[in-house]
Amino acid sequence: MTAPHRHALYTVAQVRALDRAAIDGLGIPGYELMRRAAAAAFAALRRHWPQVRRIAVHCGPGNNGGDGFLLALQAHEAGFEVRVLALADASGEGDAARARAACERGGVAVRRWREGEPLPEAELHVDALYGTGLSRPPGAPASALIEAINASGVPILALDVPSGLDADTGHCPGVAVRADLTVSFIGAKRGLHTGQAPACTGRVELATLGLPETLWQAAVPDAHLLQPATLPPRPRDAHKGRSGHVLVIGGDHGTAGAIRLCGEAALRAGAGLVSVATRAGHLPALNAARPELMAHAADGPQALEPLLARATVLAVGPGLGQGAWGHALWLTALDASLPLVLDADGLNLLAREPRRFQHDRPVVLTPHPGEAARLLGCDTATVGRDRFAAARSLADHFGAVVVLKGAGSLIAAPGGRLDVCPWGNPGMASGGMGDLLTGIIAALLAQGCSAWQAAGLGVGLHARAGDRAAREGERGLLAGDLLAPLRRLLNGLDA
Ligand SMILES: NC(=O)C1=CN([C@@H]2O[C@H](COP(=O)(O)OP(=O)(O)OC[C@H]3O[C@@H](n4cnc5c(N)ncnc54)[C@H](OP(=O)(O)O)[C@@H]3O)[C@@H](O)[C@H]2O)[C@@H](O)CC1
Ligand SMILES: Nc1ncnc2c1ncn2[C@@H]1O[C@H](COP(=O)(O)OP(=O)(O)O)[C@@H](O)[C@H]1O
Ligand SMILES: [K+]
Repeated sequence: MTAPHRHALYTVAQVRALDRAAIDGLGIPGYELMRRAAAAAFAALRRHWPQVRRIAVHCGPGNNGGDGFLLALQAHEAGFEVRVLALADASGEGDAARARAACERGGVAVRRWREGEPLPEAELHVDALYGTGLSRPPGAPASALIEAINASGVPILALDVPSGLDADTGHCPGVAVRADLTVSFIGAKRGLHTGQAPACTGRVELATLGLPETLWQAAVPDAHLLQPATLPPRPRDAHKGRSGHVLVIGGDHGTAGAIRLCGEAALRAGAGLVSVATRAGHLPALNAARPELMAHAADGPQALEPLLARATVLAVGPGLGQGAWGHALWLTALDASLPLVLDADGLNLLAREPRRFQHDRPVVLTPHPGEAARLLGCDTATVGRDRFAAARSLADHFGAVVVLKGAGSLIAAPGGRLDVCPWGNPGMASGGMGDLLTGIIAALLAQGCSAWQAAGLGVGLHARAGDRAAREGERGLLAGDLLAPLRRLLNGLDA
């Protein structure tokens, strides 16, 4: 598969429109698409699990089930031992009914599955229950079947979408299949890469079913997958004044670690100079731990003024607190009209005192779902039900680039532009990871990136550094472990 649709992501409505365009515009019958989808998925099965010869295929009531019936037939014809379980009795017309009839005619027995029945012995399960047509949480008996498949202990191949996952949002309204591989058809669904999706999809492959490039050229993607990127090498005559001066503001009593990590990440991400404005009590420890950081006591806004005069970018929020001290620094920093990264309590204060940023001021907000909910005035579950809508709404509301963190972080700009980060891992769900990201994005702003570039490049470098560091194990991964791989990635020393 080649450009232009390689990194494009589509809503379910857009993918369904692409399906229709292939059928109506290109004159390829839906049944033929189904056959190609089944063939692509079966080829992937053989490629990933060359030893497997005995499979169970679980077919739902719609066209996703139709894909399953045709995969079962193709596997049977290739000499596999195939068991097919259907959620419904044969009925009606249409491509799925035709696929089921072809499957049975071809000699594959299709059995209606009823709750409580054991699953057939198989070396692999194929999930063809629901695809893009999921319209509600899977109820009985599908929910029990999904749980049995998940508990089987053998590999699971999902056709198009792991059943139970909303391919539009990455949210699971109920139980969902946890696949090892998802082979998705025609268009890459945006919801396969964020939120709960990474827990369900396993590896994701896209099969474009031999359709011509012109099909995608007519569709404007809803979003894009982030691509690996670095900064160009520094010019040979560089001096530190050319790489910007980040001022990190935060670290109330008891939270010195947050500013240290943020400041150190800004240094490792290439900022020319990094200052820290914090509580006086933190200075000795900061100076001892990282003398390259210029640590200053900031008892209040007056102490901040001379630092603001020298800084080119602000990183506000790590360990800031929401008390009088933090609030006073926050107000002064926001009024300084310098490029800004706002995180943690910087965001919680913004939720208390909302303001819209000037459109020409580069501002990046980096909320996790809890902070995003506070900013939107809703609960965290609402954010999780549609991360795309939450990120876009925040970007439009505040006039800033927004990074909605969590598995499959989203980067949204005012106006709707959106990228999805495909890297990162659960080892990164540990204290301090967000502080690191704030420092990285601030350093990239300081080196001349726009807010959009800094957010996307920063999220990508942070997540890829997390993946490098997690090679030593996800559990026990520390934020500080990302600094060495971050430096290598930033300099293009690791592909
Ligand atoms: N020709 C094409 O365009 C191509 C399509 N392709 C394939 O088709 C798939 C889309 O097919 P689809 O539209 O039939 O939807 P699908 O996902 O099978 O589900 C719909 C059925 O499930 C039911 N249902 C939904 N949720 C439910 C729940 N929670 N619990 C219980 N029932 C539930 C729903 O019932 P209803 O909501 O109508 O009551 C309906 O009966 C797509 O993902 C791809 O795999 C490929 O072959 C390539 C070419
Ligand atoms: N399961 C996960 N998969 C990918 N990235 C994750 C996962 N969990 C956390 N992260 C990333 O780790 C960082 C955590 O940031 P945050 O929630 O602010 O933590 P903290 O406040 O402890 O610094 C975010 O960049 C987030 O995207
Ligand atoms: K499926």
